[in-house]
Formats: sequence, structure tokens, C-alpha cells
Amino acid sequence: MTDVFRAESLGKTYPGVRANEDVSFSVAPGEIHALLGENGAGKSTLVKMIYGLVKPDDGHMTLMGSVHAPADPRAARAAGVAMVFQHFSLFDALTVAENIALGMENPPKSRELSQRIAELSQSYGLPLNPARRVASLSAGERQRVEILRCLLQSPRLLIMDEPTSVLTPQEAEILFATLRQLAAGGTAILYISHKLDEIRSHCDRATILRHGRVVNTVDPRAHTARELAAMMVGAEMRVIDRSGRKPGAEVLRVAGLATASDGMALKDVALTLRAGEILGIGGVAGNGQEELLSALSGEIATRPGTITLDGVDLSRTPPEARRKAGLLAAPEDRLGHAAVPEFSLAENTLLTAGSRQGLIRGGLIDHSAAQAFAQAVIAAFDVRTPGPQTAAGALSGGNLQKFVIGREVLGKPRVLVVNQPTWGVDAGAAAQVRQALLDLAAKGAGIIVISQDLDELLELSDRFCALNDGRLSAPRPTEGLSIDEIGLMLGGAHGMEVAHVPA
Ligand SMILES: Nc1ncnc2c1ncn2[C@@H]1O[C@H](COP(=O)(O)OP(=O)(O)OP(=O)(O)O)[C@@H](O)[C@H]1O
Repeated sequence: MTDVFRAESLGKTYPGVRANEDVSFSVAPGEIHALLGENGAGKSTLVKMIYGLVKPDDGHMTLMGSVHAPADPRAARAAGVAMVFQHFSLFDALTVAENIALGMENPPKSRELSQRIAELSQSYGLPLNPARRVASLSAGERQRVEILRCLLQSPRLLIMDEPTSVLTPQEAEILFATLRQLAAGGTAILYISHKLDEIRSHCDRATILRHGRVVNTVDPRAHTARELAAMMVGAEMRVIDRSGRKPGAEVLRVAGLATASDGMALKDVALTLRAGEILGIGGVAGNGQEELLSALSGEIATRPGTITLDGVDLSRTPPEARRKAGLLAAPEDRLGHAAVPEFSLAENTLLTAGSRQGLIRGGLIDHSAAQAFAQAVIAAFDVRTPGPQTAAGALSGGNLQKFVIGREVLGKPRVLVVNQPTWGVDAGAAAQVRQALLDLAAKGAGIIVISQDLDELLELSDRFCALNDGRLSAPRPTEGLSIDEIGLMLGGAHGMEVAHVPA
């Protein structure tokens, strides 16, 4: 049978970086084909060439046996390629249906489109209300919009760049059922993910990239996750060290915290956090995770007496002063919320570390201090980039995530709140980020980790609680907690059918 897609000796160079070199591989009809590689290995560059966003310098591609050299994404879509991106490209002010219509060449009437969206979302188990404004959607829901947008095109080749990173395990299972359904109909699927277990369970073949080159194409089921990781990095992964931590005095107290935001309102949230402790918060995205982080960071105002750091009421204190007091936060949306893509990494340090690190003094920016701080983050977190002058938007997704987390960790927080700290980060680097959080706690910081990755939460946290419908459950010690008990804490026996999924 003819392959749906073939790449022959593709190459691409960015200034100072050979992102792809002599890349050849193929995807067969009905195949779910994984692209694996550590952060910066060249996966996104490769799929951008297939989608017409980047032109290869060398080599060529074929789609359904014909030459594939798309001038732009529109040409790629017309040829039958669809793509779900790692970063969302949605307009906040528009509804789900309006956003989807914008991406279509000949959108049907809005009523008809809404109906089709509702039907597709129903049949693929991706609940979404076409009339909701995108501004009020969580990251997980935004991703559903992107996925549905692709499904409406009935593509021959569907490319997915880390589609499950914002989904719960249950939601991911449903997505895989969708992908299997599509593959059974002959669609070829090219699948980028850092979740090796997921790839082993669901993908038929895996092509592994290292430093821009194909190092192997394997049957992922025939290898352990550790073996796949070793092929990616060319070395063994390290083991997490949880030792050296002892909880100290209480640093943070949250009581009666309620918000009336556009998204999910928090309802009477209470928690305490001790120095040296890691509190894990699980739950389906869209249940108040972003709001909790925004309330703690000061982006959303809350009633007096609701947030206390070291006995000082910070509830009415603006974000910058909270950072100065030692309450730091790293939001999940790294491009846009956590970093400005057009700014250099050095300039991006100013966003949150400006006054705390003395990078801005008396209203003046100390450029060389910002440069040095950015360099320190790059070195400590192994951020793969030419240097502090590189624009944040030019970093691969995982490398920018490492930078954003590193910027806050090196900010010596008293309390650090992180949302999805290893989203889009490869297995080796994820272990490194988690270790950095454990080391930070060992030095006496209190840490709140909000994540949808239960394994991550179990690995890191001393106590675990769940956020569901804006309410936080009572925390339980993580030690000895079973996955079933966690399922119940998340709002019912399992996942999205039972836990609250915003309409
Ligand atoms: N627009 C750009 N300008 C300059 N360099 C770039 C650009 N896009 C990517 N690069 C560089 O090319 C290399 C490959 O990046 P790419 O995004 O393809 O990696 P990736 O495997 O998708 O990584 P990740 O898993 O972190 O998303 C990296 O070194 C990256 O910094």
C-alpha cells in the first residue's frame, strides 16, 4: 500500500542551529506514528515543514504519492494535512464556533457549523459548547477546539503536537479512541509526545530524533519506556532523589478563598503549606486551576484575610509586591502569560524577577544583570538555546517551559506555585525539573504543584488534594494513597464522565 506520507533527506537550518539533518521516514495509512525526541531534537521543525510553515533547505516530501511542497499551511490543508499545535492559535474574544469558522476556507452558516461541532464533539467524546467564548475555556478545552477544527477537515494526515499534555489520563484515553477510529478509516496520524507510556500503549511505530537526525524507527511496544528514553538522549535517565526534606513552620495559609472570575469560580478554598513541603493539587483542567494560581499570584483580587504569607495578609497586595515578599508563581500558559514571545530571554526575566533579583532599580533596567540572570537560568536548567538574547518565541516548547520554571526557582521563592510544571518537557528534562522542585523544597521553600499528571503529583508531593468545580478537597498524605482513592477525590469514580467538565 502507498504510504500516506514520506520524507526523504529533509534538512533545515536556523541561524546557529541545524534543526533537521537528513530526515527520512514514512507514515502508512491507518498508522499512528510517534515522533520522539528530547526538547530541541527537531520534532516541531519537522512537522512545520509538513504543514507548510517552514520550508526545508534540503530533501523532499510526498503525500499520497505526489510531491508535497506546500507554500503555506493553506496549501498543506488543501492537500489533506491537518495539525493540532502545541500552542493554541485561538482568539479569546470569539466563541468556539467563530474560532473554528475562521480557520475554514468555506465555513458553513453559523447554525449549521455549531450543529456539526456539537455532533463531532459528541461522537469523539470531546465535550465542548460551540457558543462558549474562548476566553473562558481552560487549556484542555482550548485544545479540544483545535482538535475539532482538524477533525472537520477530514484530513489524510493528522499531525498532533503533544495533544494530551493538558488532558487527564481519562480524557487522553478518549482521545486515543478517537484517533483509533480515525486511523481505522485510513487516516495517517503523526503523533508527537513526551509521554513514553502513552506512546507504547497507542502508537504503531515510533521514529526517534536526536539532535535533528533520525536515530531509529522502532515498534514502541517492543521496548520499555526506559529504552526509548535512552535512544532519545543517548544515555540512561537519572533517578529522582526525595531525601533531605523536613517540613518546617507554616508559610502560607489560604482561608475562605472565593473568586467571581469569568472562568471557574473558586469556592471557599482553604489550605496550609509548611516550609519544605510540597502540596500537590490534581484535577481536570478548567476546575479552577488557573484561577487558584491567579488568586495566589495576585492577578485576581480576593477578600482580605484570604491569603497569608508568613503571617502577613497579602490578599490585597498587587502581584509585584507579592513577588517581592517571596510568593512566586509559574502559570501553565508559557507563551503569552508566562513569557512574551518577541522579548529576549533576558528581557523575559524582568517580567517576574525584575525587583526581586534587583534587575530593575529605581525604574531603570540593569541590562547586564538581566543578561546574567537569564544565563544562570539557562545553565541551571539546561535550556537549549544560543543564549540570553534569543527571543522566547524561538525556543522549542519544552525549553521555554524549563526557562519559565527555572526563572522562578532561581528567584529563591518563599512559596512557589506552579501549574503543569513539566508540560511539554521531555522525560529526561521533566525529571530534572521535578528534582529542582524537590531541591528547592529541601532548601525550605513551600511549593504548590498543580498538575494533571498524577504520577508527577505522587512522585513530588507530601500531601495531595483535588480541585473539582472550584472546590479544593481536604489534603491527604500522599504516602499510601492509591490511584482509586485519588480517583474518588477527583470527583468520582473516574475522570471526565464523573468529575466536573465545564460546558
Ligand atoms: N524560529 C526559530 N529560530 C531559531 N531557532 C529555532 C527556531 N525554531 C526552532 N529553533 C531551534 O531548532 C531546534 C529544534 O527545535 P524544535 O522546536 O524543532 O524542537 P522539538 O524537538 O520540537 O522540541 P520540544 O520537544 O521542546 O518542542 C532547537 O534548537 C530550537 O531552538
